Amino acid sequence: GKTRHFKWDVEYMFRSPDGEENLVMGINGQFPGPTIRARAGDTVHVELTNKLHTEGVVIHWHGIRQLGTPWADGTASISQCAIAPGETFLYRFKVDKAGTYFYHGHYGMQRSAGLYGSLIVEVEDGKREPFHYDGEFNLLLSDWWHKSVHEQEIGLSSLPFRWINEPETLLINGRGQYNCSLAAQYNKSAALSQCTLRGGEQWAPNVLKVLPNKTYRLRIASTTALASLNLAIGNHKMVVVEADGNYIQPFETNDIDIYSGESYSVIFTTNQNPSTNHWISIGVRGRRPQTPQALALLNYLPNSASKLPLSAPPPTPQWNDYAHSKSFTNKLKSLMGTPQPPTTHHRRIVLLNTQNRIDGYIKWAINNVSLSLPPTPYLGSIKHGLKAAFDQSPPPESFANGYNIMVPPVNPNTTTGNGVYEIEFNTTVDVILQNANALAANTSEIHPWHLHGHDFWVLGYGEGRFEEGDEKMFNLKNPPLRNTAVIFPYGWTALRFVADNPGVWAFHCHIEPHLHMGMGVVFAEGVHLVGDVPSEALACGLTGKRLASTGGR
Ligand SMILES: O=C1O[C@H]([C@@H](O)CO)C(O)=C1O
Repeated sequence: GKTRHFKWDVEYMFRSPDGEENLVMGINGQFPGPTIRARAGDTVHVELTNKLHTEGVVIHWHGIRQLGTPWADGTASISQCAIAPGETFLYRFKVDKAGTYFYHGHYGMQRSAGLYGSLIVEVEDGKREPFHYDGEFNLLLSDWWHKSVHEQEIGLSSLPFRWINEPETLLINGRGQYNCSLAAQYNKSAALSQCTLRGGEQWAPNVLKVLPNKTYRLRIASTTALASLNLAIGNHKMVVVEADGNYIQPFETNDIDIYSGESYSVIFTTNQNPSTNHWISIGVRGRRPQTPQALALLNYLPNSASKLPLSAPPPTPQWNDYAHSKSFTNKLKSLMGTPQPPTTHHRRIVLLNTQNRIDGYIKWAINNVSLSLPPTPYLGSIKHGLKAAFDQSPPPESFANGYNIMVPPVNPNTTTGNGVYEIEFNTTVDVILQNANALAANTSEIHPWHLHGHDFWVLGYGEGRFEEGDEKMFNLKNPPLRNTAVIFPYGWTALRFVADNPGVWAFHCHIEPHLHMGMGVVFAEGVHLVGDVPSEALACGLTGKRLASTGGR
């Protein structure tokens, strides 16, 4: 493979993602950041300079497993020290598997500030995808708040608690429209007025130019801070072919659900009325929406892009129609030829997800521990045996038998912790993610869980509490291989992975404020097998002191 070189400056910029000017975190003057395109087998070199004046920064390459390069995973406190203002860090890693990926900040809530972009890995030269298409488009989805990320962060850790609330705008490739709708005229009772745009604005919609009777691949990834989304193309069906960089047994659908941290490829054919354009719509699911749909235009050439489609944008399914979401999720099966899971596991970790309180502050906790990351990155502290760097008692393997997941926690008080699940190298681990009632009665939320350093097999979903014997429902034949999987309200999700990648890996809810409130755990495997970690990754905390005393070795 080739080596692809990039030199990036991360900085704040003035930008109008939705028509209102705000501070946005961008790269080389771009928002979203530049798209990386590479081929499977290539090595990506990103020389990242932190041009923020007073904040550290890191970038995580979401979905890239970092086989042999755990120090390049871009997770502050886990794989490296945050890059200090003015300093440069070299991310060097191999992209081994074709697919639709993205990258984003992984320090504090910098992803919410706009630090993200696309990473597309094409198949190796001479190889072909298991489906045909004439052209492709890429849509990176996000949500946007007018309140600064600093204010959001402080609100989450204040008394009284200040929730970030629902986003002002949904963005497609960093573009959305606030306070006006591109499609107001279809809905006479609409509260929003028709947008007036000239086309050159930073918030002008995406226009996908297509020819009639062709087949297109649409790559879709969601880096939302909060919103679960649903995407539909007016009058067109889609065939799902890829999820999180793994091929899916193709199936047809009118709309797709996409949770934060997930990516998909769908194929569609431009076989509809060629004398008109069509809408692509994105709307909120899983939380009572207060954010209008985001729209892009499917522009059938030679129609003008200013010609409005004949019909209104496709509606988003009801936010709480979980049957719809589950039906979509259950259709995802791996394409034949995808690696199958081992038939047995060595260890099962059951993770109860609850919303809790610590001294009145609202937190999320996993088996009653709310994650609070240490100042020394685990990769260095574990490799060098620096036991003072984090809690040495292992976090709980499960939760109390008598816990009733259907009601708010009887004793909501929890504690913070930063212990690690130490996993024996090359063993097979099952994780049962167990959802529960949050602090408010009759409330259980969706949480998309993302694993670093691995793909996992999604063995199954179930309602209520996971019981001994439920493993009989596991799909061991063609479970989808993914890096992100959702837990539905009051339900469980079962995952299996092989701990074959030496390193320290975050596993967490991909909702940015939830991770910030403690909703994650840390896995460590085969750290003794990790080779030299670049000293720039460890120049902080106790590993920084160690470097000073060993002369940098
Ligand atoms: O973490 C969250 O906090 C709020 C709410 O539970 C408390 O205001 C909310 O909707 C979340 O997802």
